[in-house]
Amino acid sequence: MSHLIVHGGTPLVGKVVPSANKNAVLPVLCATLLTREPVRLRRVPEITDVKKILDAFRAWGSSVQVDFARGTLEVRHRHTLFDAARHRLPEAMRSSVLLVAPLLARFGVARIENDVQGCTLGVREIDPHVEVFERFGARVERGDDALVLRCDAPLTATDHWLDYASVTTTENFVMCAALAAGTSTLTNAASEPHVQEFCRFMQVLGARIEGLGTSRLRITGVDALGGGEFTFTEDFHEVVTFLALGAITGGDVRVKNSAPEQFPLIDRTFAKFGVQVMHEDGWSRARVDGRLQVREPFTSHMLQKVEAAPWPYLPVDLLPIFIALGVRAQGSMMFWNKVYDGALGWTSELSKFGAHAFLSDPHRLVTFGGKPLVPAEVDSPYIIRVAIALLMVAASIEGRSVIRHAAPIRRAHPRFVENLCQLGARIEWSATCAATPHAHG
Ligand SMILES: CC(=O)N[C@H]1[C@@H](OP(=O)(O)OP(=O)(O)OC[C@H]2O[C@@H](n3ccc(=O)[nH]c3=O)[C@H](O)[C@@H]2O)O[C@H](CO)[C@@H](O)[C@@H]1O
Ligand SMILES: C=C(OP(=O)(O)O)C(=O)O
Repeated sequence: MSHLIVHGGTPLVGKVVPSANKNAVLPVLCATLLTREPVRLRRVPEITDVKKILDAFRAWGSSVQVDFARGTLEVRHRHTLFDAARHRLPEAMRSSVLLVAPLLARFGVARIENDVQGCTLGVREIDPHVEVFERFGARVERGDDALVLRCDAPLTATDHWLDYASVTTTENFVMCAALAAGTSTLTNAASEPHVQEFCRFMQVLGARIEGLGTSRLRITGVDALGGGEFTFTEDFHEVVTFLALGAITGGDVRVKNSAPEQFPLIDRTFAKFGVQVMHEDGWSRARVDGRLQVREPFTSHMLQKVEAAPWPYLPVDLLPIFIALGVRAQGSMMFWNKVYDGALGWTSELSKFGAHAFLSDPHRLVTFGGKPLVPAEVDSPYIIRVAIALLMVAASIEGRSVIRHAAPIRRAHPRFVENLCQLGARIEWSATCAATPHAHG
C-alpha cells in the first residue's frame, strides 16, 4: 500500500491534534539506552522509524512494552547486550546514527551502517559524527558494510566546534557528554525545537546541560543517568502541514499547538502567500482572504523569497510544504534551500499537474504560481515532506490524482490519511495505481 489515491477539490475543515515530532522521538528513544532504569514515554507515534528502533532494542534483549493506541511506551535496558559482529543497526533512516553514542557509552563499541541516509536530500555526511566520537576517545575501523567504532576506556569530556549546526551530530554530542567524565562544550550546536525537546528529556534523566536552545551547549558528565517519564509535544511539521492543507484547499483547519512562540517566522512565511495564521488558546488556524497570492516585495527587481536553513531560520523540512503553496499562489516565489544540495530535483514532477516551476540551481527554485492545474499521476522520491507536498497539490485540484511511492509519509506521520479523511479529504492508500470503484470519503 504505497500509493496514495487522491480525489481532490474538497475544502478541508475541522480540528486536528498533531502527533509527536519524529525528530524528537527518535533521539529520545536512542537516549534511553544510556540508562538501566525504566523510562516511560507518552504520545509515542506509531511510525515505521520508531518500530525499527524498538525492533533493534528487542533484538538486543531490552524490555519494550508499547501501546500505540494509547501512545505509551515503557522501555528498560537492564539486560541489554550489543555485539557489533552479530547485531545490525536499522537502515534507510537517518536516526540510526543516533544509536551510536549510547552504544559507545554503554558497550564501548558501535556501528555506523553504510545506509544511514534517510530521506534522499543529497549528501548526508557522517564525518561530523565520526569527528565527535573521536573527540570523546573512540577509534574508527572501516568495514565492508559499516564503520565500527570502539572505545577501550570510558568517554572523556571534550570541547568541539562543529563545521555547521548539524541536528543529529549535536544530539550525539550531548549523549556522549552526558556520561563523560568532566565538562564538555559544543559550539555551533543545532537548536531546532526537536533538539531542545531532546535536551529536556536528557535533563529529566539527570543530564546536566546548559545553554539549551542556543548555539553553545555546556554539558557536565554525571556518573549515571536515572529513569523517568516524558510526554512529547506536538510536531511543528504537522502543525504547519495541516494549516497549509487547510489553506491550499480553501478550507478552515484548526490545529492544536502548544508552542506558538516557535512560529513567528513560520507565520510570516505563510503571510508571503496570503495566508494569515492565528494562535489562540492553544490552537492555530490559517485563513486565506480571497485567493492565495504572493505578496510583492518592496525591493524592486527582487523575487519574493523563502529561505530555509538551520534553526532559527525556517526549517528545510518545511520547504516542500511551502513550495506546494507557491504552485497555487498567484505570483512568483523563490525557494532557497541553504542546507541540502539534492532536495529540489523532485520539483519536475510538479509539471505533470501543469504547474510552472524553474530549478535555477540545486539550491534554488522559482515557482510561477496560479496556473490552472489538472489532476495527475506523479512519483514521490524517498523524501517524507515531498510526498506530502505532492499530496497537497493533488488535494487542491478537482479530480483523481495518484501519488506513487508515498510510503515515506509513514516514517513520520501516524494516521495521516485518517486525519485528512476526518477533515473531509477523499484520500486512500492503495497497492496499485488502478482506478478504485470507491474512494474513501
Ligand atoms: C532524524 C533527524 O533529525 N533528521 C533531520 C536532521 O538530519 P541531520 O542531522 O542528518 O541533518 P544535518 O543538520 O546534519 O544536515 C544535513 C546535511 O546538510 C548539509 N548541511 C547542513 C547544514 C549546513 O549548514 N551545511 C550543510 O552542508 C550536510 O551535508 C549535512 O549532512 O536535520 C535535518 C536538517 O534540519 C533535517 O532535514 C532532518 O529531518
Ligand atoms: C529528512 C527527514 O528525515 P530523515 O533525516 O530521518 O531522513 C524528515 O523528517 O523530513
